[in-house]
Amino acid sequence: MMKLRHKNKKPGEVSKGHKKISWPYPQPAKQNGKKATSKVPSAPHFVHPNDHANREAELKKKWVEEMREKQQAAREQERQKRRTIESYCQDVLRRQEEFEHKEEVLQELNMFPQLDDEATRKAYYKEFRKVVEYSDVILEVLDARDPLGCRCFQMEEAVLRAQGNKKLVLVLNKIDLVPKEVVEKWLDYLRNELPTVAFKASTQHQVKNLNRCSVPVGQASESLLKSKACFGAENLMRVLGNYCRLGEVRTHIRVGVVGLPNVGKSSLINSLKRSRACSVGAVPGITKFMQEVYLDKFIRLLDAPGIVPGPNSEVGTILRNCVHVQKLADPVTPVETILQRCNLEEISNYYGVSGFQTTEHFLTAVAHRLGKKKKGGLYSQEQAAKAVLADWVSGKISFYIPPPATHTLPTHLSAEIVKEMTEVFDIEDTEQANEDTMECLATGESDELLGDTDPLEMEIKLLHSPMTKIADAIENKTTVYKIGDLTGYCTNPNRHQMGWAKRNVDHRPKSNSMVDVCSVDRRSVLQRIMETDPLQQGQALASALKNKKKMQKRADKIASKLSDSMMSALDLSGNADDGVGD
Ligand SMILES: Nc1nc2c(ncn2[C@@H]2O[C@H](COP(=O)(O)OP(=O)(O)OP(=O)(O)O)[C@@H](O)[C@H]2O)c(=O)[nH]1
Repeated sequence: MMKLRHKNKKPGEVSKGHKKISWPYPQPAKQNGKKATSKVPSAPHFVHPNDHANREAELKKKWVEEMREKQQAAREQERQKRRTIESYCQDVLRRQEEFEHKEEVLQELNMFPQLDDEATRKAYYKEFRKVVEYSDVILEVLDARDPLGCRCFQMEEAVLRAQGNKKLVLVLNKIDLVPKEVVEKWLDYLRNELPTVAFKASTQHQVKNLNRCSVPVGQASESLLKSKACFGAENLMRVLGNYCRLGEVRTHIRVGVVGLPNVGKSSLINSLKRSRACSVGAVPGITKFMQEVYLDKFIRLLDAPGIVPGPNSEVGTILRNCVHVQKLADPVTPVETILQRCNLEEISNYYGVSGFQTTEHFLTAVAHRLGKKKKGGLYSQEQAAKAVLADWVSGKISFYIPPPATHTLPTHLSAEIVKEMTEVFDIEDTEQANEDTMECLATGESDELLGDTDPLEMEIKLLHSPMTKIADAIENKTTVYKIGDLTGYCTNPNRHQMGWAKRNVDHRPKSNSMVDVCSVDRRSVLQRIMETDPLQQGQALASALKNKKKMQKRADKIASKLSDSMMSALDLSGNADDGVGD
């Protein structure tokens, strides 16, 4: 029944007991209780349903805004009622304090005009301050290609002035991009001021098991030097370990890693941690916030965003990769400086262009080579300049600055400070360690590598391994080989059966030769582990064991293949027995 009654209701009728809901916005006016009707009823007026909905939505929005304003006014009125003189004074004082603090920060920021974006500058500087505040030791990372250019004296001053007697250590990173003699000269120069450690961060892209080479740096072959493994980590750990052991009881320390953008701060942390704990990239400003990384029980590392001591537009700042290359308004001027500073022949060879007279000619030729065109098909000098700058900052164009002939102590460092830092970090120990690092880079003794190795290093390792010698012996038909007491020769070698990849380097014996095969000597690795910082021994041991297992697995695989080959070669199979029987 109800349904029926409802159905019969005319549109617009309101049932009893129900109030008609009306919008606060104006309804069509009624005339004498009747709805106003159009004066020309005969003319049909079609209103599109969308127009009606839009108008309703507009009116609704207006009403909501009005209501909000009314509410705000009411709240403000209420607040004014409650406000006393006392609270008013407190509010004024608080605001004044806030203002003074902001002024202070801005004044300090002017010392570090880092990025054009004021907010970013402020945020990065705040993070740097935090790192200095929380750290006991600060590692200032310098690019070995231009260490003085990367040094930030204001930053060092800020560290030395900070409360808590903070210690400073310089880390000469990217030593692989500079000749060994230049690195040595820089080490001598910088050691007159602060303890300095030579370093080459791992440039591997993997997440875990970053390679670390414990071989000294100075004797590394060209290929090993260009490998992606890290060098100098043990020296650095030793320096930090010395500081931990200063008192009777070993202390926990926080180590802040600071420096200009892109000098390799995050790469250094990752290399010490041996995993990708921090983001790394060839563009500046990858690190934006302070990040804490637990190295071991005693040492925590703090990664800081890079800060720049100079205006962004300066060519020097641009060439130090402190500014994002792609965002540069004028990339041509820095390229002009590059051409003045670098070996033109080398650059010409690298880009395959020659005979250029001006920077513009050079850039047009490079744009032509790289196919960098702008709208209209013209070659773009800007794009070519950005490509050259990108190569420059990533170290593809070789460049370095030798140290000044004479040394003068910077004003913020005194003889007492130098003496104190030297004693605290046991500088003699550090110097010895640096020499080791230099030797390690030069020797090419990659069998000293601990942990997982990359293909290049594995290649070098395999070249010297006894198993390789056997494989080579088998390949040479007349080679006599000896495994323990067993002596034999191979007449039917099948290298491909054994699954050995062909190597470029030919070091196979050309004549009959005897290859002595003894078990791989692991003594030196253990000895080395014993010599490392006790803090690192656990990690080094675990890494060595893992490596040993891997090598063992590989050796087993090779041995089983080898024994198969030998069985057939020496004819010790069933056929041979038959022969003997006959
Ligand atoms: N050849 C070489 N390249 C390195 C070395 N250390 C770092 N790099 C490279 O330098 C670039 C910058 O490294 P990052 O570790 O991101 O530098 P960062 O100082 O943390 O940079 P920001 O986060 O911008 O402050 C990366 O492309 C690294 O691969 C090194 O020892 N040798």
